[in-house]
Amino acid sequence: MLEAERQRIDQIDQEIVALFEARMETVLQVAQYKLDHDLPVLDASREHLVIEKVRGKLNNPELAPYLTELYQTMMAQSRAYQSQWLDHQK
Ligand SMILES: O=C(O)C(=O)C[C@]1(C(=O)O)C=C[C@@H](O)C=C1
Repeated sequence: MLEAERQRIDQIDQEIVALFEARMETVLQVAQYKLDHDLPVLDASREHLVIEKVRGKLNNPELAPYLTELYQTMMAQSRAYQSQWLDHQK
């Protein structure tokens, strides 16, 4: 029983990692645009919109606070990755 659930979690994690990599690759394309147009990495209004959108996609509203925290963390990591990449373009 536990073994089966953990196997399922491992499969889900594999999908999450692939999607995380795809998201972070796309974020670098955003960073390139920001570099070209002299825009700051942080766009607080966009972050609020992203969180609103993903919360709206939930089937289980109990998960909303957990999803919000996950996205706040993920976008903070996205900003850190963009900033590090931008530092290397100088
Ligand atoms: O959409 C952007 O402008 C991004 O840089 C992407 C992203 C995100 O990871 O979703 C990251 C930083 C911004 O503050 C807003 C959103």
